[in-house]
Amino acid sequence: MTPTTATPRGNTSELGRLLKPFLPWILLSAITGISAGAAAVALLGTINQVLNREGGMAGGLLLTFVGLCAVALLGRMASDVSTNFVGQRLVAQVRKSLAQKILSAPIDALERYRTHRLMPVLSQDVDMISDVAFVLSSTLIAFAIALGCLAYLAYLSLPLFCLLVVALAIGATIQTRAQVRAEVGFWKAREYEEQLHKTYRAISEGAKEFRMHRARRTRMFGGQIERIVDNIRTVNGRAINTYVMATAFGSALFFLLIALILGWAAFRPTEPAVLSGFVLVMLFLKGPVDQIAGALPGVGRAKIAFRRIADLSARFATPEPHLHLERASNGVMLNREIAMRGVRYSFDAPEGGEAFTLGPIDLLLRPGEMVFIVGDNGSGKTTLIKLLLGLYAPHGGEVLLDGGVVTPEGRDDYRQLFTTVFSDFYLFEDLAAGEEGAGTATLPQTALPYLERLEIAHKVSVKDGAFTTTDLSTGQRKRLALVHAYLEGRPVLVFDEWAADQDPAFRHLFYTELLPELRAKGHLLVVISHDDRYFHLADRVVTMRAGKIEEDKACVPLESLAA
Ligand SMILES: Nc1ncnc2c1ncn2[C@@H]1O[C@H](COP(=O)(O)OP(=O)(O)OP(=O)(O)O)[C@@H](O)[C@H]1O
Repeated sequence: MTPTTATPRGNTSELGRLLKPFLPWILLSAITGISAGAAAVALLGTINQVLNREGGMAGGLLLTFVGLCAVALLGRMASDVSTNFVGQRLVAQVRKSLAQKILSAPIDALERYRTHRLMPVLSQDVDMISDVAFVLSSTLIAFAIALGCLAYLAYLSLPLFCLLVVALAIGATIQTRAQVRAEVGFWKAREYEEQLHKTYRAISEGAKEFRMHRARRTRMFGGQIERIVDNIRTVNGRAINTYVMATAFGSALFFLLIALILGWAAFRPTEPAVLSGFVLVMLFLKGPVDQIAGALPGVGRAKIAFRRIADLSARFATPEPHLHLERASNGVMLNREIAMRGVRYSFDAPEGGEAFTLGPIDLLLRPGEMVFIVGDNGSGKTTLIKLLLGLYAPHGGEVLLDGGVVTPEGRDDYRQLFTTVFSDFYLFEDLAAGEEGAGTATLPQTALPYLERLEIAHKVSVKDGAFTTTDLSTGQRKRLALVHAYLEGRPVLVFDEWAADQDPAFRHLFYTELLPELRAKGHLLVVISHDDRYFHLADRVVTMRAGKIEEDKACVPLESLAA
């Protein structure tokens, strides 16, 4: 399992940072919660007073009782509302902050983290915090009531209170040990849940393959899913049992203590008001104490969830500089050339394997050129493209735009020069014509000719700025991705094996008509291709081998050869 980078101190400072904007609300919640707790304890005192005097509750005592009831009720309401306010906003802030961090994290950091680890944090862990935030207020009030009860008991009788403190210290020690043990279990279970998520992804994304392969299906269910689920059940079950046993012991301790107090009264004369007050408060105290004990498993799991969230935040703590979510492009233009000079990049070595290193790469690309990047599988074509696009920051060398180095600060603006269709592309349903969604009203008319040209107008149209469907064949989905590229109209178009899923007729159209048309409009085209039948159509063919450019050859047009 990958080690995590979050430390307890890191967690605390992260929590502090998150809670800082809500301090006034937290304070309000604490003050009103404590007031509600104090009022509840005073109510108990009043009841005890009434029980031990003649004439029941009347006059001033009745007014006090009503007043205390009002404080307890209003205090509780105010505390609940403000805790809920903080809880919901905190969760919303965590959600937004994580989404923002993921959107602005360097691509290689995201690729290393892996989706199956990301999703449980974004959904399960954040939900866990949300659940605990909901019960936090009542737990805090229970805590305030418990403290108030203790203070009242100390006021009633110091020796009996000392007896109670000893019992509470034993109970608290047992509960703390249970908490530590249970948290180890929850942490383990959380790790298993990550594995479970990975298998869930496999059975949803590999649904077809699993149906075609019985043995693999059996192995996946019996060997992995069942084992992981059972592990989670066992580990979580054990952790919760630890709590249950500690809580049961705590309950027993309570009644033992009441028996001890009553026994004490048999040996040492004790005032009836003290005795009844102690028993009354002790019985009442059991409620808040049970409530606190009941909230502990949730708190334990929320702590683990928080550690996971803090870990994710720490991993993506260094966003790409100047990656502005809200800002439009700075209007960067490509006038003369894009160059790569001595560019190098290395991946981390896979377990038991060798790290792949690309470069040093020297490459010059100009507007109006059609350049094919070719080479064996794994030779580094996609990695080269990611460096060209500014998705990876070079580990050595530099990328230059019109002679100026593309700096980390300018990289996001530089990227806005490109439209890409990767082999593992993501197809957006909504369309953005030109820059930053300009003129969505005219999209249907603008998109229609392209949809017709790409022979998918009979399947898809544009409504309210979005494609009417993306439930299409793989080749058709790639054609839709090309419509995006046309509509964006950016100066550089990069295609990673775009034609691989197209039928021969359309593939021919792509290489012989669509690409030359785009080139004629002045676009720079960078095309990763394995279609050697069409290599001669490129202006240049750059051949990659083992992470280096083996050959960068200008092609002579067939017409000129014929001439
Ligand atoms: N995220 C990654 N982490 C570690 N290694 C990687 C990563 N991505 C790619 N590699 C390694 O880099 C090498 C080059 O991969 P790349 O995708 O650039 O090859 P390619 O030439 O585009 O291959 P293909 O023709 O199969 O698409 C491969 O050996 C691959 O294992």
